[in-house]
Amino acid sequence: MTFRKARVLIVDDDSDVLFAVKMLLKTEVQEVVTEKNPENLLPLLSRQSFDAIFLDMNFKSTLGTGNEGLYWLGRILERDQQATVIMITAHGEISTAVRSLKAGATDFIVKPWHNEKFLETLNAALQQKARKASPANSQPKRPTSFAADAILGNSEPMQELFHKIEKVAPTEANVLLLGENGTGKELVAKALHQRSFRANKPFVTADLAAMSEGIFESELFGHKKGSFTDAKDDRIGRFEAASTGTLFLDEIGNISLPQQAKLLTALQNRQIIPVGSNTPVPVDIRLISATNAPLYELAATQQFRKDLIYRINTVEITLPPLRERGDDVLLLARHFAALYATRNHKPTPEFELATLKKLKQHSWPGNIRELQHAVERAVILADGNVLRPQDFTFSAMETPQPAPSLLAYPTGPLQLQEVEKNTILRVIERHNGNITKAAKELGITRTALYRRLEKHDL
Ligand SMILES: Nc1ncnc2c1ncn2[C@@H]1O[C@H](COP(=O)(O)OP(=O)(O)OP(=O)(O)O)[C@@H](O)[C@H]1O
Repeated sequence: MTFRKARVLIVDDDSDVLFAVKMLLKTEVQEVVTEKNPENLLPLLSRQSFDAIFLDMNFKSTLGTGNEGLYWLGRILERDQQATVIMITAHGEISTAVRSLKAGATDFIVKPWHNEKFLETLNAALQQKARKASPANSQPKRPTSFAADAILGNSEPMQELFHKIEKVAPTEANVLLLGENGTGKELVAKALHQRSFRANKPFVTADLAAMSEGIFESELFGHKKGSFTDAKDDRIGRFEAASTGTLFLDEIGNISLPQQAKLLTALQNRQIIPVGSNTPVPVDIRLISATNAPLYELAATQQFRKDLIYRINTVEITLPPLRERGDDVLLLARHFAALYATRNHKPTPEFELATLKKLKQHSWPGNIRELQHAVERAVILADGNVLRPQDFTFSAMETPQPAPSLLAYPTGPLQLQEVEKNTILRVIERHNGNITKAAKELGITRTALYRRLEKHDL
């Protein structure tokens, strides 16, 4: 991309800025488009493509929280992860601007600027874009984030994961994601889709653990009106909804053998038959499945069909648990601290050294989801602007210790809340932290279990 041929978009609610940039670039680049209202940004991008986008950090027209720029940056990168976005920022906003770099912006420029500096920034961004477009010329890099900041990680296992995603995403291979609860399987599934040739087509998730035997077929394959009592209308299932795009089957290790047989038939034939219909419907899906269940052990004991495994695991990706990701714990903790501080209208907190040590020493059986909740809780409850070790309390579930026996309880005052809490702890422990299995045994959905974990501060 040469400078002269560049098409540049400037989004800022300050007309003076727009006018000045237009005057400056008019004779330098092929096209300059200015836009005052960020709400028009996405429609504009769907009509026209730009080599670089200058985006204001803070639009006066909206809430003025300083995060509007970050929000619009996210929306742009959701559409096109390769977009070159340069944030326009004021002096007081530098820390937010730095965050925008982590979130995927290419660079930022501080207002007011010298014209030379502006042109230099644009030139550097265009060159970076050109380098990215020709991988042969690019230097190997070590990203701390991937797929528009959604997947953070700097550790060796994460670098390997990013590498795999890059390789596998733009293929049609069925991918099986393995890993403990909360390691980011769903995020990886989305990243694979976003980087695939199907990126502009639907990404449809089906949480198989949440589907009882009764609704499994109709949820996945759809149904015809009147085919069962509640079938008031024809309804398409997840397979059809995902056709031409990606279908993400979450918790695939949790389905029964009859469900496995139905799934296998649909995948083999590349067509589904809606409940109550005789007519097969062809579907064109790319399949991504995920599970935290030991699929191969289940197959060895005939609880999971081997032929279904072969169908879904053209490529297998195992996500590392957080305890094996070294300093990523701290990277993620800082990320979540900034996120939840912003969300709760608080300044971004610092971490005491002892806190960082405590976070690194913890084993994080619930992985990133557990860290996320722990940091959110700490940010909300902390007294000052520094997170101290005591702001992080790890519950019995997270720090292995003998679970109190339920039978011992009647000797003291019997509190219903405590009984519930201890039952949950015991069941989760029995399943080695596997939330899906624990929820199943408790007879509640995973979401309901997570809600109770929150309620009991676990
Ligand atoms: N590398 C990461 N960087 C930032 N956030 C992450 C990362 N990995 C996971 N998360 C966050 O952690 C939470 C759990 O991730 P996700 O739901 O993808 O995990 P999962 O492996 O699918 O969990 P489960 O097996 O319980 O369904 C989400 O809120 C997600 O955004």
